[in-house]
Amino acid sequence: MTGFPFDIVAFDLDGTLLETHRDLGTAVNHALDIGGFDPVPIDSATDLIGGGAKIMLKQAIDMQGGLADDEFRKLYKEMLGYYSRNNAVHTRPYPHAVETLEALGGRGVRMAVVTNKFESFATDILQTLGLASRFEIIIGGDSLGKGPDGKHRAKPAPDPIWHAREACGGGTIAFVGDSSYDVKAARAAGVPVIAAAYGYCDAPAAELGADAAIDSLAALIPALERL
Ligand SMILES: O=C(O)COP(=O)(O)O
Ligand SMILES: [Mg+2]
Repeated sequence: MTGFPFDIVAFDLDGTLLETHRDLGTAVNHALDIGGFDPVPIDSATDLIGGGAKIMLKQAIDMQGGLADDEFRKLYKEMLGYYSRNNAVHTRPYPHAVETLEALGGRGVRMAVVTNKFESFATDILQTLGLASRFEIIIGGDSLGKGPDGKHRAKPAPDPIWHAREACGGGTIAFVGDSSYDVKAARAAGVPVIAAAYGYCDAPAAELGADAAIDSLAALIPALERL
């Protein structure tokens, strides 16, 4: 018993706990530059985030006419290499993220990260920001390998949320995320979900189909208590 309606809270990372778009956008632009493409304005990088780095770069290149697979792969590698060296330059926790994690931890709630980023990037960034130890587990888009359909078992599939629940010792779980990938994954997993309206939402937060939406992480605990 935690005295809180949920034993476990799992968080998406980009656009939910961390503002990551400047470093992601800079990595995309690094690859676009090598490929002779125009850069994307850093602030519009927010529109590309949600499905992981590959989809991000693909969208940016497709907007400029697209590229053959082998050429794309080279640029994708460049982007990943750059991001691995520069992933926490401008990346910061959102306002109230740290206090909220502390408050949940103080109530005995166990926490997990379920992101579509590569696990190594997510862990690296959270370590740099001094937050990694708050989580029982950090699950990335590549953590669970591929399913029978050959696709990574990543959001919008339910598997990473189920895995997070298990790794946190089981119990009631709620999910918090900013995109349709998050809401779909939570729905498929059969767990309640809160939309982070301040994040990189790929649709208006109210239309994502979440159980509630919050404008700031300061509103998260009351929103979870009202679910
Ligand atoms: O980097 C992305 O595109 C997705 O990352 P997220 O799942 O943490 O939002
Ligand atoms: Mg996100």
